[in-house]
Amino acid sequence: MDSDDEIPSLVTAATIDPVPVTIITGYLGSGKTTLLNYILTEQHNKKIAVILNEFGEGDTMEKSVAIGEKGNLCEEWLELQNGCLCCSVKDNGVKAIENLMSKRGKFDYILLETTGLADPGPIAKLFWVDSELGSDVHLDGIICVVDSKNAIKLLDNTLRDEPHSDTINPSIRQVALADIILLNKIDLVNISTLVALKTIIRSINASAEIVETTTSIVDLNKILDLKSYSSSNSLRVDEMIRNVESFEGKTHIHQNISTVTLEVTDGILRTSLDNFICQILWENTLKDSRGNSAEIIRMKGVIRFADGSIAMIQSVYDMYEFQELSNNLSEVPPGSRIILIGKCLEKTELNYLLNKCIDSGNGFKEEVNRYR
Ligand SMILES: Nc1nc2c(ncn2[C@@H]2O[C@H](COP(=O)(O)OP(=O)(O)OP(=O)(O)O)[C@@H](O)[C@H]2O)c(=O)[nH]1
Repeated sequence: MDSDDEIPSLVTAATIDPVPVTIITGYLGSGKTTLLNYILTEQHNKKIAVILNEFGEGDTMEKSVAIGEKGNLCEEWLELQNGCLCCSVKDNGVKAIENLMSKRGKFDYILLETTGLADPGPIAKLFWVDSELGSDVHLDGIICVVDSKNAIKLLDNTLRDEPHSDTINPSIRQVALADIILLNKIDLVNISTLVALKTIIRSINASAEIVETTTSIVDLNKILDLKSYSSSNSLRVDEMIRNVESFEGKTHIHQNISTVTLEVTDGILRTSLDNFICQILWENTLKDSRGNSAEIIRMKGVIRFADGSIAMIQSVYDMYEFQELSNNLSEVPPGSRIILIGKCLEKTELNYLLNKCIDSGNGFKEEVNRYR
C-alpha cells in the first residue's frame, strides 16, 4: 500500500478472515436495490450487513445498517462522526463497522450500496486497507449495475459531450472502477442495443467481466468473494489482458476514458517501477499527445522484477499496493503486464514514459556498478 496519511490507521485486532466488503454501484434506478434483495434472499443462511452510503447527510451521527440473518432483516446503527462513511475520518468508518461486529458478531458479507450519483472511488479506498494493518474487513470487489435501457444514451452522450473535460461524470467512473459489470434490464432492450451498449462499456473498461441480467439475477459466485484486490487473483490479470486486447482497435468512439495495456519483456528494477508509478499517480507528469493531463482511475498488473521476484500491483486513484507472489510462480507467464483505466491515456505516451523510467533506472544501476 502506498505510504503517508492515505493509510487508515487501524488498531483493532483482526479476526482470522477479514469480512469481504462488496461495493454495489450504478446509476439511478439501474437495479442495485433489486440486486441487494436478491442476494439477501439467496444467501438467507448467511449473516449480511447492508449499508447504504448516501452523501449530504452531514448532521446525522448514526447510519442505519440492515442486517439479514436467517431470512429476517433487522436494523442496527453505525456510530459515525457524520452520516457519510467516506466523508468521515478514514479509519472511523471502518472502526464503526468493526465495533458493530464486536457487538453483533462477525458478518459473512458486507454489501455497501452507493447512491446512483456517487463516485465509488473514495469508499473503495476506505475499505481497501492493508491486511497487515489488521483490519476486520477487506474490499472484495466493485459491482456496477447498468440499466441497459437508459445507459446507452447516458454513457454515449456523456462520453461525446466531455471528450476533453477535466471532470469525469460519476456514471463513467462507476463503469471504469468496476470489477464486474451487470448489464441489467436486458428484458427491455433488443440485441443491437445490447451490442452497442457493450461496445461503449468495453471502450471505458475493457478488463471487467460483463454479465447480462434481468431483475439483477446473477450467479452469486460471479459477484461475491471475488478477491479482486488480493494477490490470489493475479492469474486473472492475463485473462483480463486477453479481454482488453481482443477489444483494442475495435471502437471508433471519440472519448477520453479508456483501457490501455502495457507489456515489458525484461525484468524491471523496483526503482524504475516506483518512479513510473510516482509519475503517473502522484506527479501528474503523464500527458496525451495533445498535452492534456492524464488521470489513472484504476490499475492492475503483474510485475516481474529484475531480481526474479513477482508481484501483483493494483491501484485505485492515487493509492497503490504491491503484493509479492509466493505461490504458483511457475504458472505466471514471462514478462510484466499492466492494465490501466483512466482519462487521456495513450499507449505510445505510456510506453514512452515507462521505458524512460526503465532506461534511467538501468543507467543508474550501471553508474553504481562502475564505481564499485
Ligand atoms: N423491467 C425491468 N425492471 C427492473 C429490472 N431490475 C429492476 N427493475 C425495476 O427497476 C426499478 C429500479 O430498480 P432498483 O433496484 O430500485 O434500482 P436502484 O439502482 O436501487 O435505484 P436507486 O436506488 O433509485 O438508484 C424498480 O422498479 C425495479 O423493479 C429488470 O431487469 N427489468
